[in-house]
Amino acid sequence: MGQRIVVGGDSAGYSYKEAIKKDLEADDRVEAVIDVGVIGSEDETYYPNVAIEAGEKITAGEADRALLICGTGLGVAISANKVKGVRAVTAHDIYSVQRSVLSNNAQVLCMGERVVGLELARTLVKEWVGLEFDPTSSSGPKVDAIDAYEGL
Ligand SMILES: O=C(CO)[C@H](O)COP(=O)(O)O
Repeated sequence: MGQRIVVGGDSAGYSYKEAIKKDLEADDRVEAVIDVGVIGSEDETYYPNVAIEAGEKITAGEADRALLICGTGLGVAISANKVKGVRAVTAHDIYSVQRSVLSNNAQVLCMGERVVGLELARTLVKEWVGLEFDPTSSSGPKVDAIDAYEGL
């Protein structure tokens, strides 16, 4: 079964969110793309509102992952991480993107439109979609320790 991926961000991330959303919609590995906004570059909804909504969709079981984009990728990560059970990272290089799933089982990837070039961001997301965490790997108990702290 394909992945259900939430996309979201603030006005500073709107143009990348739209471009990468199109990539995801055309990707056979993706079953559904759920856009939680913003709906335009003039939409000044704050990034925490969007990021928390995205995180809650994951913990509610309505989505598997989220891609969040703001100016830096930092505010959306901080906000999504406030949702219990969400592991959100900011990453703009291939090794970090790979390890965010393989080591950390992060469900949320955050990027900054003011930080990374569009083509690199698109390439990183393409790689990210194909990654899968192995809970039987040596990273499994480490991620379990995060869950334990949260009472999960
Ligand atoms: O990058 C952002 C938050 O981390 C956001 O896109 C812009 O936030 P601001 O610098 O507070 O306007």
